[in-house]
Amino acid sequence: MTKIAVIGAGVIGLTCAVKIKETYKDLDVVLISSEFSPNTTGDGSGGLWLPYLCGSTPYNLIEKWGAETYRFLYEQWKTGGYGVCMLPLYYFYRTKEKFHTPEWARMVFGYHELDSKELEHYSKLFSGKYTAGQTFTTFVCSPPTLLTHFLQRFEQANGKVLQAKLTSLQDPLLAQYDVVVNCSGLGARFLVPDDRVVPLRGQVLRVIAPWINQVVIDEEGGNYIIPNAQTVVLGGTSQKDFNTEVDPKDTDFILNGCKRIMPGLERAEIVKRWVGLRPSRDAVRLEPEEKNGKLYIHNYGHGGSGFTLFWGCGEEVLQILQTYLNKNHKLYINSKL
Ligand SMILES: Cc1cc2nc3c(=O)[nH]c(=O)nc-3n(C[C@H](O)[C@H](O)[C@H](O)COP(=O)(O)OP(=O)(O)OC[C@H]3O[C@@H](n4cnc5c(N)ncnc54)[C@H](O)[C@@H]3O)c2cc1C
Ligand SMILES: O=C([O-])C1=[NH+]CCC1
Repeated sequence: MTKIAVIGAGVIGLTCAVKIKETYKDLDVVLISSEFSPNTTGDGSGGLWLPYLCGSTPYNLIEKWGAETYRFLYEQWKTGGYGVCMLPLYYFYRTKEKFHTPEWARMVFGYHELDSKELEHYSKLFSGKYTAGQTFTTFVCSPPTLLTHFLQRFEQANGKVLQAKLTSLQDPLLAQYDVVVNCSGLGARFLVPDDRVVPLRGQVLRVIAPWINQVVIDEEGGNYIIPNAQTVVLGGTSQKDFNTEVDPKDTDFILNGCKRIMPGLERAEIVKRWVGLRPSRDAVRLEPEEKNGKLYIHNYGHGGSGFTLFWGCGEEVLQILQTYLNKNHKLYINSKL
């Protein structure tokens, strides 16, 4: 009987666990993680579909994984699932040279590059000096809602859960598994180990501002405003740092920058200050590795784009597993008997 372990209960690992267990109902699948929602990186994130801080991950992969995730979010939006909202996004640049049309522009709804008249209008409206910009329709989910639902879906499919901190990929706890899906995020730095995984520290505030119904990103200013279902996420920072303490200087930077864009935020009540460490890598690592008679499927290093790539990456992990099981037919057939 093929036995599968998925490491990591963040959005990346939960997606793989759900997809594998729902596809291979008769296989033993266990989700092993040191932390679960609400204590994963995703829980405090903005939950926005936007490729962001994903290093030099090949554009064709961002487009492939991003498109599948965008379609998944669109389907959830149509059925009201996971608190997914559809909303316009405005992305502004102060330096024209820094702007380029992203490869994924052709797969999102309503992509449009702002002309000089529009830029003049929005520069006045958001008190910026924008020389380039783009707008398109995107999705935002409520991360804790999605993470909770995925865990429920996994357990309803008879997936098993184990809270434990693994010391390495050779940890005795993994000895009994034929396949190990490594979705350990920043933990991969120590688990694999892979020193190409580094923390990109992000601080955000959550405020009550129900009148805001569009995403605004000032690329070079470093500030962004991301409405979620109940609160609005104000950001943001990105420092190579393991420090997860809220820094008052960053709070001031975030507040002053976002109030410049939307002065109405002056009166918004701050309900949460949060710091998370993006699992950043020069490129997302999603690949198989056969070693010591096991199949490892590595799926980590999604930087600022875990909620933009998760469903597409999970699909690719499933395809790698399907190829392996077909190749090792007897291994899978036995599990069918
Ligand atoms: C401020 C901020 C805002 C963000 N906003 C967005 C956004 O709007 N859109 C977007 O797409 N992305 C956003 N991101 C990025 C997104 O949050 C991450 O890309 C995503 O959460 C990574 O998911 P993950 O499952 O790989 O990692 P994690 O959520 O960190 O999960 C890793 C899991 O592995 C487990 N683990 C690690 N090591 C071990 C071990 N040794 N043994 C057992 N378990 C282990 C951990 O307990 C954890 O459960 C944001 C990030 C930050 C910090
Ligand atoms: O990582 C992050 O801060 C973000 N990712 C997408 C929008 C903001």
